[in-house]
Amino acid sequence: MSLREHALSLFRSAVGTVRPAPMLKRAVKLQGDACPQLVVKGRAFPVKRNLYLVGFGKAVLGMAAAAEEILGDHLIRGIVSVPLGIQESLQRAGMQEMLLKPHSRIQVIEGAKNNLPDPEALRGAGAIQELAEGLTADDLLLVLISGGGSALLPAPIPPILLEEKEKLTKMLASRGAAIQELNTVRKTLSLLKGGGLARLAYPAQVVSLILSDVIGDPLDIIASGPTAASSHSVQDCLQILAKYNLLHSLPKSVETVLSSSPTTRTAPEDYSHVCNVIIGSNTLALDEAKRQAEGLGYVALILSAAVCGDIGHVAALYCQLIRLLCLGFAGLGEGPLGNEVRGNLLQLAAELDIPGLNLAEFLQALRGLGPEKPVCILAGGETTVQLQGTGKGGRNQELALRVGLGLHRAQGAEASSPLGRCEIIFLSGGTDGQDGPTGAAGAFCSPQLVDEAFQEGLDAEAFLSNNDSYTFFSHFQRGRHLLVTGLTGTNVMDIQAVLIRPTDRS
Ligand SMILES: Nc1ncnc2c1ncn2[C@@H]1O[C@H](COP(=O)(O)OP(=O)(O)OP(=O)(O)O)[C@@H](O)[C@H]1O
Ligand SMILES: O=C(O)[C@H](O)CO
Repeated sequence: MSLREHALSLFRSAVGTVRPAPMLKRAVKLQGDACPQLVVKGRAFPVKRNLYLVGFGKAVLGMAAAAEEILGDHLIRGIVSVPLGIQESLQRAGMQEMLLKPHSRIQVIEGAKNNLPDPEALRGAGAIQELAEGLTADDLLLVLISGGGSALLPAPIPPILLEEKEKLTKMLASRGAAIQELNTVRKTLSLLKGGGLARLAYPAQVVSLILSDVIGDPLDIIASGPTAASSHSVQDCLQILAKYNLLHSLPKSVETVLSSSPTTRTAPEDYSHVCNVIIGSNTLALDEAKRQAEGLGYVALILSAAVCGDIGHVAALYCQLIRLLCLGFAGLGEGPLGNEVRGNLLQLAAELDIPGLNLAEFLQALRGLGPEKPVCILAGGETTVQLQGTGKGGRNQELALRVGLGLHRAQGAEASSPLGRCEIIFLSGGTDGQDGPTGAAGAFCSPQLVDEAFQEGLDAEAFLSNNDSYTFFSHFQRGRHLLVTGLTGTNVMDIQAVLIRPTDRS
């Protein structure tokens, strides 16, 4: 198999492990005939036809279908709020297993067109609220949560209107607010976010199964944490609004809600009736890819599941890492060039400030690698693109193009570059199967990409400066380097894989 085929198979296995059905089956089991129990990650909850289900998020339909299969007759009723058109798209993609069966007990409400809250999503949130409020201490509420849940569960605190909240969220997003900031504001202005849903469901037992699309898997930020105690206060919200210069242009209704909320955090609320479990994450996907890579004969290492920051810096980090690995294969890793590259890497990592990444330790682990085996470096997260051009692309395709360009330049700058003595593949892909507004999930690149494209009359640098990575990869070798998976029905951010082996072994 070629490195490309290996990279593709690693990506597929990473995504496969966080697809709704396998994920639910790993996390939830119904056990015992006489006294049935729902066992979730080692905790057992007695069930006797007392189960209710709600869900909201882009991957929730498939999660609900898998959950209903597991719960059987114990499920009384459910409501899920999912993206507009998702049932039709899944049907068209032939993904029947992600659709509910004809006589399902779960009601589906589609809304939040373009990931923005709308009256349909509001209706979904209202129905979910009503269901939660009607539960008793004998009931168990299973909550399915995935990315996109914030827009699919809008319940602004009166007198705030949906349009007012939407406008504020849009303004924050367009001014560059991070998801942590955005959702801190959303929680303060919402009835169901920031633990609100769990509070309303009390005294029922609440079990939340969460597919994380946020770096670090913070329970109170993913989908704005409807079943998690919030670690933020109104003061935090005010600070964010001030940071983005919005404090003095707030609608009256928002001012009213903010001024009537306690400014400091009150005594911690009791969430002992809630069990929040992350059942899918970028880390889980990377762990699976690592296992597969080892099975394919690679020495596999995970760099981080939290790679974030400016895409240009992230691309530079990958290029330097690839250079270092090639130097290692050439036996030059400990020479002056190796030290220079390590220095560059440490500086880039310091600038990017990737949460939890100890690059010095990672570089130490690389030092221990022998030249015998091919190497696979895996990573995940979500980069940031500052759009300057008018082209078509996505984070992953742009990252692959940038890495391709960076490797080309590094090769050109060094006489007898060690890059030339290795076979190298870099892959970046969105686990949801859609990278930006394009039909691809991501792309592959190698150090030869720029030259080969040039021979076809394609100037990689020009495409890049217009953020036109999709057009580039669609034309280049007729799209051979595009990663096309179709919608996967899951989302744990993006995944990158670097595969390297010395040329003489290929
Ligand atoms: N022409 C482009 N080139 C590069 N990146 C782009 C381009 N157009 C959009 N993007 C990026 O694509 C992302 C938006 O696409 P998408 O809807 O897939 O986002 P997402 O964060 O993956 O959504 P989700 O919440 O489903 O994960 C943004 O990060 C945006 O900067
Ligand atoms: O829904 C949301 O808030 C985002 O997808 C983060 O989880």
